[in-house]
Amino acid sequence: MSKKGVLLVNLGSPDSTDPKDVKKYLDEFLMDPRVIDVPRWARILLVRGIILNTRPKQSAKAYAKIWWDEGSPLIVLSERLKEKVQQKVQVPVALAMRYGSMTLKKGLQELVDQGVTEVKTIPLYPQFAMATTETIDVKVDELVTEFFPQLTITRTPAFYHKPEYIEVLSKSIGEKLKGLDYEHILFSYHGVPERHIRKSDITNGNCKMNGKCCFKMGSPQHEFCYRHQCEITTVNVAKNLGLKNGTYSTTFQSRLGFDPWLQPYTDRTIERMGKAGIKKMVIVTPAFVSDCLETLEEIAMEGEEIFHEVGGKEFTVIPCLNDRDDFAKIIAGWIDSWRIVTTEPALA
Ligand SMILES: C=CC1=C(C)c2cc3[nH]c(cc4nc(cc5[nH]c(cc1n2)c(C)c5CCC(=O)O)C(CCC(=O)O)=C4C)c(C)c3C=C
Ligand SMILES: [Fe+2]
Ligand SMILES: [Fe+2]
Repeated sequence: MSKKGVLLVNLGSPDSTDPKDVKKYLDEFLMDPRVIDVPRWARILLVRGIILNTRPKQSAKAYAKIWWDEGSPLIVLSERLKEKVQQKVQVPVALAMRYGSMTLKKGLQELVDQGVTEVKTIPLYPQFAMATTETIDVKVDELVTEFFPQLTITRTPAFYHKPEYIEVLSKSIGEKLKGLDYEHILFSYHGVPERHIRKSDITNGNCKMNGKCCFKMGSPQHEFCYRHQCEITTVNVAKNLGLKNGTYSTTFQSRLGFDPWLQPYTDRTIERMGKAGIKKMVIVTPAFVSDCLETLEEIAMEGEEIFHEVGGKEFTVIPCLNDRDDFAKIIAGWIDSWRIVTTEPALA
């Protein structure tokens, strides 16, 4: 008899804000060839020879500013979401992180210990990226081959275009906008190097990153184009909320290193808009399902500081979907559809 279970997966955080823990976490994260996608010898040189000499101390300070009594916001919020989803479905749900102590192996083992033989993995990323969805899928495959050959895995693709997701995201933004006087809404997504977009391009090199390809609507070639999926998330939410052209835009944050990353950059856009006279800005971060270092520190603290330095007055940050009931409900809906479609015998 087969038994189904679900593994929710998020990025992960260090065990604590101690620079030693941050270093260990960053080492695993940045040594992933789908995150820093250069030959292994170059990655070792770059990550262990350069980045890890200074970054852990800086990042530890940043983590200390946002850390909660219960631990990392990203982990705590993912756990709360998991609990809510579990309450709504009849199959076991486990939570794992791609990096850090809450490993994918432990998550799969937790399900196996409950007799599960068929696992649906749900990466908690609305948009596909090599550094997020793909690295989870690949790691799960490796673990199944090595440790869990009895398991059948069903992957969940990025859900940026699903109407129910757009509805919930729009609602979460709309609630904050109600009665708020603002001039511009920035949709800020985690950036990736442009090279990642070219590598995931399945159009035989058609994507020239020249602005023409990734913005086209409705083409299956964009199944793996992070840039397209971010732009379309913004367009769909703007449509849903009836935002007027010119009152919103898409930007990319958190760049690391010297290669060109997706543009426009969030920090420079905040600065430019503040200098151009925008006084009231709203910012939303739809690449993140859970609030984390990148939203609570980089946007809510650093972003606000940049805005105020150039004359901006009101900087409103919209929380991620986190453990909202309506978000847990749509995840539960995806789980139910999978459970029913693949369990119920077909009608004769
Ligand atoms: C080359 C480096 C990186 C790529 C590519 C990248 C892609 C990427 N990351 C997220 C989501 C998150 N990233 C977070 C932190 C973080 N990201 C990088 C680097 C890359 N990310 C670093 C070095 C860090 C650690 C913090 C720091 O030193 O700046 C987080 C927050 C984790 C937390 O504990 O709160 C998230 C979430 C996405 C969605 C993405 C590609 C689309
Ligand atoms: Fe990141
Ligand atoms: Fe493209």
